[in-house]
Formats: sequence, structure tokens, C-alpha cells
Amino acid sequence: MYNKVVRVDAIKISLKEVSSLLLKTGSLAQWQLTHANTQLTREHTFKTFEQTWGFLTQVSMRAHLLGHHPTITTSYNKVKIDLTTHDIISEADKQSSAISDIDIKFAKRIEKYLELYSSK
Ligand SMILES: C[C@H](O)[C@H](O)[C@H]1CNC2=NC(N)=NC(=O)C2=N1
Repeated sequence: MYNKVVRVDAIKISLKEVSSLLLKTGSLAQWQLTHANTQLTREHTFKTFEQTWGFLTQVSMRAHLLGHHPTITTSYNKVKIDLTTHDIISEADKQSSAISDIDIKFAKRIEKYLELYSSK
């Protein structure tokens, strides 16, 4: 069981590394780089409303565990998830967010959850 909460610093991931994960052969092939390459976005359509909220419940519980909270947009059986790390100031243009190791870790976990649901 988890009996301690440890705060870890997010580590910025290079655009090159992120892009390699998004390739057709990459583990995040279904994700997109958005918002001027500061966010990872995944869209999915579920067969039913119940499946949608079963999935979102898993995501919300994991977000709470990680202390890392995606922006979630949902309508009936459609879900859009945006992941970014606000705690990193991107050197490029001092944007308020960038993609970190925690976003990659969470995105991979989300792919595992999605394997449990057949899409529409
Ligand atoms: C202090 C707090 O844990 C941090 O600000 C967390 C909160 N949740 C977060 N969620 C996301 N998506 N990005 C963050 O950088 C982030 N930071």
C-alpha cells in the first residue's frame, strides 16, 4: 500500500524525445503535440457513457495520486485529455508550461487504461 506522498520535481523532456514517442511506432502514437508544443493531447470516443466515466474515474484517481491534473474535456462518450506541466518554465519563450517526464508517465498510464475499453 502507499503510505507516503513524496513530492518530485518534474523533468522537462526535449521536443526530440517527445516527437519520437509520438511516431507511428512510438508508445504514444495516438497522442498529439498541441498548444505550440507545450501540451500532449489525446482524444477518444467510447462505446457508452458508462465506459467514458469508468475511464475518467481511473484518470482522476491517478491524477490525485500523481498530484498532476490534466485538462479534461468530455461530452457524452467523447473525451479530450490535455497534459502539460505548469511547474516548468519553458526556456524557449518563457511559456508557463512544457512537457515533462510526469506527462509522459501519465500518458503511458492512460494508454493502458484505454486498452480496457474498445473504442466506438
Ligand atoms: C503544487 C502542485 O502539486 C503542483 O502545482 C501541481 C498541481 N497539478 C499539476 N497538474 C498539471 N497538469 N501540471 C502541473 O504542473 C501541476 N502541478
